[in-house]
Amino acid sequence: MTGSESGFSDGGFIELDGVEKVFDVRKKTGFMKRERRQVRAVDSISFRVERGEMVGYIGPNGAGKSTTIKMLTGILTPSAGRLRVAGIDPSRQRTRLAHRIGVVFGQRTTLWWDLPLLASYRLMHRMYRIPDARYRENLGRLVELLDLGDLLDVPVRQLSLGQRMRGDIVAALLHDPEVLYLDEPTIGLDIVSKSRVREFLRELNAERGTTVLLTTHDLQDIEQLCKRVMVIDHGRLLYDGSLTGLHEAGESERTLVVDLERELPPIEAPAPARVVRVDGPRQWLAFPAGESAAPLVARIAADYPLVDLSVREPDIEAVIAKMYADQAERAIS
Ligand SMILES: Nc1ncnc2c1ncn2[C@@H]1O[C@H](COP(=O)(O)OP(=O)(O)OP(=O)(O)O)[C@@H](O)[C@H]1O
Repeated sequence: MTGSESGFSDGGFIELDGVEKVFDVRKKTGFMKRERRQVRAVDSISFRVERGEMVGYIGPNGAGKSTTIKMLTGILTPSAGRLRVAGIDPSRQRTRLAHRIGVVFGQRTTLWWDLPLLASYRLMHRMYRIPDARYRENLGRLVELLDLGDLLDVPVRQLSLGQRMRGDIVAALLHDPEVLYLDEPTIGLDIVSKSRVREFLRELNAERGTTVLLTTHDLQDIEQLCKRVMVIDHGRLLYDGSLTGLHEAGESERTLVVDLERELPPIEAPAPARVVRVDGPRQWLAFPAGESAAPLVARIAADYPLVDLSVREPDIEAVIAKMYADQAERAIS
């Protein structure tokens, strides 16, 4: 094994240099008439992810996230640029890479729909040629951690979305991959299932040092799991840094929803926090997303008759739209 194949190469565990993916799309525009068009799904992207990092990869619909992940797994070949995972060129050595990566697509299952969970895992055992002892050990540990013990004999189609997602995560990790790609792992899950999946991913990363690349529309996934976030839009990398930095760049705001005992005039909050809406005893206060809600909550609790409160996260689309608006403004001025 060479230095670069071990994944400890100088450039990082996952490396992309000027990677592009252009799709040729043919559209029928009339009788015997077809129009050819090119879609630049990924446009000259470069980044590095070190071994053991947990990185969020976010962006609006159609931004190019899935296309990037498909290139990282070797399903798609880049149109240009250089791409390596653990020193391996994914599209040239897809089978070899498959033993070192795990993939979970939130919207699709890799399990066999009509088979009980355990039968799917047995098939994976054979497909990946996992040594028997390692398979048994991993299966036992993962099933316990993800609390799937009572569901192993249930056909996949009878599982709830949250159960199926946990089942898919086990399947992706049976062969001890060093890197895990997760495409929307918490989509459609209830709060309990979401926190269970997040807790598991944190433990996996801390205990096994598994490198994780996560795409999501849920900023709380990023907040709770990733120190680093990359934003992609129209195939280009728009931002690479901390979540706090992203909130600052997008000047995004969170909303504190406050239920008071009775209808009162707008709360006098310390700037820059301010009331943006009042409806009976309920008031909405916007405050910078990069800041903690704790001082604001403490102040309100001390001065007002508080019944309940909750915090709403900004959505990714709004943060990115603001970044674009700022860039456009800078370009004009
Ligand atoms: N096989 C394909 N052929 C043609 N165009 C494609 C193909 N796959 C993706 N695209 C286009 O490439 C662009 C990026 O798509 P991609 O699926 O990577 O986005 P995404 O960020 O994953 O979006 P979403 O969050 O909706 O899954 C889109 O314009 C999409 O229509």
